[in-house]
Amino acid sequence: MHSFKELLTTKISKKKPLVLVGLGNMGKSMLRGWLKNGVDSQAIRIVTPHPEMEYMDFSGIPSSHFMTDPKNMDDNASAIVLAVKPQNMDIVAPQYIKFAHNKSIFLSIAAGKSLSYFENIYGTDVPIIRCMPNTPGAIGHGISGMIANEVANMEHQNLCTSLMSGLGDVLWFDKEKEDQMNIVTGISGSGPAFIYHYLECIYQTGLKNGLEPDTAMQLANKTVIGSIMLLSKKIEESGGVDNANNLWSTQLREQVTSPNGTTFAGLQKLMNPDSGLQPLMDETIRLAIERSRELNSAPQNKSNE
Ligand SMILES: NC(=O)C1=CN([C@@H]2O[C@H](COP(=O)(O)OP(=O)(O)OC[C@H]3O[C@@H](n4cnc5c(N)ncnc54)[C@H](O)[C@@H]3O)[C@@H](O)[C@H]2O)C=CC1
Ligand SMILES: O=C(O)[C@@H]1CCC=N1
Repeated sequence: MHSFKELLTTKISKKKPLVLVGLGNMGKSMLRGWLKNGVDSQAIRIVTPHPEMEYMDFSGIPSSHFMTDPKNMDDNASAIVLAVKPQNMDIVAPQYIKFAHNKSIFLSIAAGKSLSYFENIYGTDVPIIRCMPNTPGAIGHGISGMIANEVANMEHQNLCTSLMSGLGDVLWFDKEKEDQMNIVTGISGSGPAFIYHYLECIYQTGLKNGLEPDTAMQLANKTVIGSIMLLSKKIEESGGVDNANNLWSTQLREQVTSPNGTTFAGLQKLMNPDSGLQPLMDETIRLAIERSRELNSAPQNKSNE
């Protein structure tokens, strides 16, 4: 039985390379995670519209392994990782059909695009994994939701766990409950943006109340970062677990809240069940989930790329 990291060196080789399609924010994070976890830089192929600009950033990978399309690539890959925008998928995914004949694993990180979307392109007898990572994966603190189609066996799933573990934690979801991947997208995929917007808001409140921009920025940044680091330390001290019935975040909030003090005054608004943050987050995340569902069938290149 190989460890997850060992799989990256036993299953991926010059003869069975790993193909990355799309070298944007997420593609780059995954690539860095693979290299850090020991994937042979000679066993990676990258498809990107601008190879000449990008191979310089990854000096261990030969420039000839960067290409603009898969036409000249052998069809013997271990896995094809699709990291382009969902709106580009109708054009990009069919270009990789030749790898389906060799039963390479297809791993997609595109928001919304379902397992059956890819099965319609590659066939139902090809191992396909749908994954939703997030941007903290760039520093190994991400979390990825994953789901496999019927023919993706434990060996395929373990290799995909290894591929995504460079970005942080991996959570597998039941094949029967694929819609949960849309919920994952709304909560942890889009979630970092919602947290950063909270920071932007408290920064703006500081400005509106007359603080200098630099001061408002320091207060906002340090408050968010410090609070999360404190939470992280508490969870770490508890052996890496949080208690769903008595969350550390609840305990830490309560520690800040003196009886009838300033925090208590503010929380009257923030925790109002009808007009506070909970209904606002319910609605915010509902809209993200709905968009994820829509992206499954959205025509390519529509709208706001
Ligand atoms: N940004 C995020 O927070 C997350 C994004 N995702 C998903 O990851 C995927 C990529 O997102 P980002 O990295 O943020 O986008 P991005 O725009 O940074 O990267 C997409 C890359 O695809 C490249 N590309 C376009 N056409 C191509 C083609 N024919 N062949 C190869 N490459 C091509 C573009 O040059 C670009 O670098 C999307 O499907 C998105 O839904 C998933 C989780 C989180
Ligand atoms: O906004 C998006 O569509 C992507 C998916 C999750 C995070 N970013």
